[in-house]
Amino acid sequence: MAIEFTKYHGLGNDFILIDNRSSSQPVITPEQAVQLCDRHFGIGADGVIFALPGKNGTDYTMRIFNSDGSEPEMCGNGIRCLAAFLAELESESRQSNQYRIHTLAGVITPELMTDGQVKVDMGIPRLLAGEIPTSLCPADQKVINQPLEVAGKTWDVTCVSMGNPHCITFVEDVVAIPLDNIGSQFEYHPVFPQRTNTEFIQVIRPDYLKMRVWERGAGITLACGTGACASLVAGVLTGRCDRTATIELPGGCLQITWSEVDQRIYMTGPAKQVFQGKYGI
Ligand SMILES: N[C@H](CCC[C@H](N)C(=O)O)C(=O)O
Repeated sequence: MAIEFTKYHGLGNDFILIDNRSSSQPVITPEQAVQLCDRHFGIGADGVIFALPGKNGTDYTMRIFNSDGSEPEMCGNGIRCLAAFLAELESESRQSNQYRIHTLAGVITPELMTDGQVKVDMGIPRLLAGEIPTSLCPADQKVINQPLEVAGKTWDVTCVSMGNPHCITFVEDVVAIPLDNIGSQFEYHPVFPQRTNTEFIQVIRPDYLKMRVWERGAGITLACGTGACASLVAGVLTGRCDRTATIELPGGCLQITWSEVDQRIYMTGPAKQVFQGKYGI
């Protein structure tokens, strides 16, 4: 069977997009997604994203498999790529620049801007330990500047969920962090029953953060949209940054705002189509 796909990336966080509008189930399995994501034996990507029919009045549904085959609740860079992909699929028949997308994190609304960027209403961040989820604090408490022992060091961590779990720690110099050998120790730490994404943040200015990330189910990536959103929230909760900031990732910059009006997070960034192809499975 040959799978038609389109390759996109959001600041180097790259995805295989599949037009799955003709069925309510993904056309490939998580195990096949691992094959497609392999950068030597497959197409190569951080994940596979499916454009499925909408549910409960949404335009479409997004499902995503990480490159390890696990299924996360949401993907920020990925939903920007999905919006661009849908616009391409709909081409002339497109009615609107905005899509209401059903995800496991709730309804997420990306909007195609006239400058080619995509602005996404990422919803309201979840802050309670039970919502992350983590056992670092009692379930009804926020997780702010809590000590966490990883790789023989005690880190001050703040946890935020954007539908998927994030553990954020602020450091003097993100470049110096040995992500390769500590990332998975955070990811698989027993206090995170669903594992976690981990973001290391260096505050350059209150409106400018520098970030590196170890993603759950994907490892080091060049950017993480939900991680950038979660990191801005952690910066506000710990008094380190403004409610609007530029987040500089290895792959480029995202603009993030945590609105005081509606408490929702808005993320703006690019989505780039790289190539189309067919893959035999
Ligand atoms: N690996 C993440 C999903 C992708 C998130 C990231 N690529 C983004 O842009 O938000 C997780 O398992 O929660």
